[in-house]
Amino acid sequence: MIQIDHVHKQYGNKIAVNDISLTVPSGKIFAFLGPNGAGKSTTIKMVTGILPVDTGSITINGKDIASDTIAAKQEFGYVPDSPDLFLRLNGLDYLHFIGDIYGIDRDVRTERIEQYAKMFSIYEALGDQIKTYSHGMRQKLFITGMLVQQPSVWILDEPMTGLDPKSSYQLKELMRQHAANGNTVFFSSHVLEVVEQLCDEVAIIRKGELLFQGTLPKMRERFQSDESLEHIFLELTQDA
Ligand SMILES: Nc1ncnc2c1ncn2[C@@H]1O[C@H](COP(=O)(O)OP(=O)(O)OP(=O)(O)O)[C@@H](O)[C@H]1O
Repeated sequence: MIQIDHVHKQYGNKIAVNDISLTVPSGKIFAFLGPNGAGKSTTIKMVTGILPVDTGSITINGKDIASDTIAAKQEFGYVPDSPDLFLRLNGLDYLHFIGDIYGIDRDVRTERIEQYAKMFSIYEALGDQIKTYSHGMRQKLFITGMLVQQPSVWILDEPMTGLDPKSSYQLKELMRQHAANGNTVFFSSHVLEVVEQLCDEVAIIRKGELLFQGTLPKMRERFQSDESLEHIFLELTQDA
């Protein structure tokens, strides 16, 4: 479970996230939606401890990301929207690096690397430097890293962007299984069809303000609409 409590963040005078509170429960796939510049990545970066909050607090499975950082970081895996990191490592070294950091037994990790790198069709490329990978391959490598780690909480920033249809399907299946096993899946997306098919709950953010959190049926009830998520989303997020 992720608990975001009255979190506020400014870049200079610009308010990126304005006093938002959000609960991402276990056992659910939870989508974080909003137009460009709404504050999704800033929120995710605060949840993952990359950016400090100005005020408020965030816990992951009860562990505070600011005061109990290492314990909180053990609880989640993160796939960033621009996985342009560790470019000089080759894919295999990166996966072993993840295995080392999270203390994954060597035999277990070798098995997981083989299983998931093959599933995402990057196994043959693991000997190449990450800088030679396409955006989609980098994303698949980071997803594989998360699957080597096998944390209970998954945090994915725009995970479907850049994935081919087969990989996107595989990832969605894994997200479903992970949530069905009682774990937490929190992802941001612009692809509303995916959200509509996949998620149990959504939160919608616009200009740093949280507009809604709840299930899709609850959203339809609240906004008294039988329209698609896309229609409600566009209505909600259009400039006043
Ligand atoms: N490093 C930064 N310095 C100054 N302003 C920033 C910085 N990062 C983000 N912002 C601003 O904060 C606001 C929220 O940005 P953020 O990247 O969190 O939005 P987002 O919802 O993830 O957008 P997108 O869907 O386009 O990725 C935007 O107005 C953005 O211009």
